[in-house]
Amino acid sequence: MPYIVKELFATLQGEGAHSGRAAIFCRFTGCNLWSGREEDRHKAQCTFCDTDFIGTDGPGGGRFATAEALAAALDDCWQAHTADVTRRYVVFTGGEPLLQLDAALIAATRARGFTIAVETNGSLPAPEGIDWVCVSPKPGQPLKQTHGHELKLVYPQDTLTPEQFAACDFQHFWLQPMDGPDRPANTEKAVRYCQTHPQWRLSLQTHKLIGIP
Ligand SMILES: C[S@@+](CC[C@H](N)C(=O)[O-])C[C@H]1O[C@@H](n2cnc3c(N)ncnc32)[C@H](O)[C@@H]1O
Ligand SMILES: Nc1nc2[nH]cc(C(=O)O)c2c(=O)[nH]1
Ligand code: SF4
Ligand SMILES: [Mg+2]
Repeated sequence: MPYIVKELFATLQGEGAHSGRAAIFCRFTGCNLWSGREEDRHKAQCTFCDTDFIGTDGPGGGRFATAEALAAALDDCWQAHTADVTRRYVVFTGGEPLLQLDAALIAATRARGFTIAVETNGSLPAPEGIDWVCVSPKPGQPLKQTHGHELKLVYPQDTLTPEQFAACDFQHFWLQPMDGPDRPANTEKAVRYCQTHPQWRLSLQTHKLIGIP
């Protein structure tokens, strides 16, 4: 099965505990909670997505026939940006990366020296061998991945509250203000919640604030 990738690019991780860290982002095509088409958004399980994950037309995107071919592309992208090959870091995202990320790709990426992170909606169990698991729960699906390194809840949501996840097994608990027309008000609400519930910290999408991908 080929890996289908929307885009593959170098940037800084903009969110969560590794915010500011140099990373290659590998954005897989497709999601199990939305088709990605605007005309379907109102009937999707996840309705607030900020991302275009349709097709393979982004920078570095394409169909990769093997895990080794995709790992090589990640490595080339890393080495095009830095001579420091000791800190290779890849973030698999999407779309929903756990629809495609498998043992073969984890092994091929690790063989090239990458530390491996994933951004997932948590509706599918993560395979073994991922170094950093960020779960961002979405409505309409039971959470299958109830442990990991960080839980990042987009806030506020009608049906999901921080209280529902506060006892899950994560090292970090983040509220990330929902981007969209209400972002300023959502940010104020998130600030207020974090001030009154110090288990939770504020995650800003810093890449958007400074205009990098
Ligand atoms: C586009 S998703 C892809 C990964 C995976 N499907 C997921 O939902 O976690 C990447 C991150 O962006 C967050 N996100 C998506 N739409 C957002 C929005 N409108 N405002 C803030 N964060 C958002 C997600 O919750 C997730 O943490
Ligand atoms: N810079 C940057 N950081 C990110 N962290 C999570 C992202 C995502 O879309 O998964 C993302 C993204 O799209 N860009
Ligand atoms: S689950 Fe993630 S990729 Fe899928 S629609 Fe929601 S935010 Fe977007
Ligand atoms: Mg993003």
